[in-house]
Amino acid sequence: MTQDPLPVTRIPRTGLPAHAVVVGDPARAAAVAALLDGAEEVSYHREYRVFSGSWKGVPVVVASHGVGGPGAILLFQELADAGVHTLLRFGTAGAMKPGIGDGDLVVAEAAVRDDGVTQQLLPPEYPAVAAPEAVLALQRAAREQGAAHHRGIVWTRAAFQPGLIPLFSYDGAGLAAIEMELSALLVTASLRGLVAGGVLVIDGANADELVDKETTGGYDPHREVVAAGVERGAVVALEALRLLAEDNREDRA
Ligand SMILES: O=P(O)(O)O[C@H]1O[C@H](CO)[C@@H](O)[C@H]1O
Ligand SMILES: O=c1cc[nH]c(=O)[nH]1
Repeated sequence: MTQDPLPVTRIPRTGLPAHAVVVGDPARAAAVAALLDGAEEVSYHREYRVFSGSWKGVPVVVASHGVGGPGAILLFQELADAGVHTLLRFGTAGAMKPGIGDGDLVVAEAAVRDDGVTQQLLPPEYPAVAAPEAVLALQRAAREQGAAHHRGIVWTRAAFQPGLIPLFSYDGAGLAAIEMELSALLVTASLRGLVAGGVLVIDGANADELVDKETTGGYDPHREVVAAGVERGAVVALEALRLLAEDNREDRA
C-alpha cells in the first residue's frame, strides 16, 4: 500500500535512514548526495530536496531546508517524524571572531536563539546546545581531513540584511560565526530527543561591522576559497555522521 508523504516537505513517513546531513541550498544537497554510493532523490518539494544513499556503508539522508529558521524547522520536524534521529547541519556562515577566515570550518557548540521561530515555541531562556558527541565527531572529522576549523558559539539570526535597528553587538561574548537556522535545529533536537550539531563554512560576513578584514574579504559565497571549504566540509559532515552511527551501533551492542 502506498503511504501518504508528510504534508510540508512531502518526504515519506517511513523507510528513511536515521542519520542526516541538512543544508540550506538544494544545489548543495545534490552536491553532497553526489558523494554517496547509490544516491537517489527521495523527494523535491518547495525548497526541500531530499536524497538517500550511503557513505562508507552508513545509510544517510541529505536534505535541504532553505533559508531561514521558520521554514527550516518544518524539515527538521518532518525528518524527526520520519524516524531520523541524528542530524548535522552543514551550512555557510559569516565569521565573527578574529582569526576565523574564509573557507575555514566552524563547529558549533551552541547557538544564540535569534532564529525568529523557536521563541514562539518555548521561552527564550531555553538553551540551543549541540550534542557533545556531535561536536566531538565533527572536530575529529575536521582534524582527520586536515581542514582548518574552530569550535564556538554561533549566532543564529533571522534577519540576514541589516535594517534600521542597529545590530545588537555581541562584542566580548566570543561568538564565532553568524548564520540563520542552526538554533532551530538544536532546539528541535532537544525537544524531540534527537542528536544534532552543525559545521559551517565561512563565506565572509554580511554585516561590515562584523568583518575581521585581516581574515575575511566580506560576504561573498561565490568564491573559490568558499567552494574549497564546502568540498572539505561536506566530507567532514559525512565522516562525522559515520562516527556517530558507529557510536550508536556500539551503544546498542
Ligand atoms: O548556506 P546555508 O546552509 O543556506 O546557510 C546560510 O546561507 C543562507 C544565507 O545566505 C542562510 O541559509 C544561512 O544560514
Ligand atoms: O547568515 C549568513 C550566512 C552566511 N554568511 C553570513 O555572513 N551570514
